[in-house]
Amino acid sequence: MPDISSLGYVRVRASDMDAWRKFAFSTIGFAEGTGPEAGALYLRMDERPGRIVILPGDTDRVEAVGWEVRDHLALQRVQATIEAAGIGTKPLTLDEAEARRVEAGIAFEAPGGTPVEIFHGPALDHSPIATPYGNRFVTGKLGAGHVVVPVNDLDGAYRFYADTLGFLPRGAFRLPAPPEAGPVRLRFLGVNARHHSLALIPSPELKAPALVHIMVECETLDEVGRALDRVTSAGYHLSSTLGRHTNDKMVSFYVRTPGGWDLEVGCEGIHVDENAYTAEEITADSYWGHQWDFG
Ligand SMILES: Cc1ccc(O)c(O)c1CC[C@@H]1C(=O)CC[C@]2(C)C(=O)CC[C@@H]12
Ligand SMILES: [Fe+2]
Repeated sequence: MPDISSLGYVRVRASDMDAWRKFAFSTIGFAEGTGPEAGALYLRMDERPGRIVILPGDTDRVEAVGWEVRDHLALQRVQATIEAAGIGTKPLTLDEAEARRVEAGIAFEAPGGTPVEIFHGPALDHSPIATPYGNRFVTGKLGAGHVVVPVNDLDGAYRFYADTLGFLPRGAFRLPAPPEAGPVRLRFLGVNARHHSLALIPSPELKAPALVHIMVECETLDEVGRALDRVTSAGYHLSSTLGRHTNDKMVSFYVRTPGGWDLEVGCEGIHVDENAYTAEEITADSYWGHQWDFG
């Protein structure tokens, strides 16, 4: 397995904090975590103070996708590898590390344009995880969930994550494209037993730093169904109806967040056994459902 062990956190800037508060806590059902940044919202899923952190700002954009490594030695190895690939990194200052509640980390811009951080030593919040609707999120060794980011140069971004950072290819999906464009692939990558922690979607128009979606996994289908009921009755835009994906076998729906990107809420994702896995190309995104409405 790669030095990167899981998706640790995602930090996003948001222009409408009130909308986010209502969406995150009253509709989806994250627990409210605590943290040192004034005006920020900490979306808590487990013993981490905030797996998703929403920071007040002028625009909606992703500020950092935070990947976790085991310890300081792993961080040093990863930093050296990134620098050797010709990409400059800078260490998080003590203040920055404290704000993230981690011991240490580095920040850099990944090929494709996503702001990335790599860190070790997250501090824990041991108070009960009181999610308002009883959601229990699947995290632990599998990490916070997955992120899908747009990249202008899919091959460059894919080579960086796979060859430099050691992400494991976990298959692809060919997007509809005119034949003269050649095959256009959405690529999935993993760092642990979660089928994918990252997906790269070629998109010339969606400019980084942007997010396509973040997926969070609940323990049961009933939690996903009840979240879907709340999303529907609160009138949020459903970017996709409920369906089951063909690669990670997850049952999920997608809802448009106040940030303009989607939150995928799922359950029943498979655990990949690396000893018996080869990267395959799926030819349909879902077995059933997932009617998309990009509106
Ligand atoms: C295919 C797939 C499997 C598992 C996932 O967690 C997952 O997000 C997806 C991608 C779903 C979907 C797609 O296949 C077509 C292109 C879509 C609509 C996007 O532009 C974002 C999500 C993508
Ligand atoms: Fe997804």
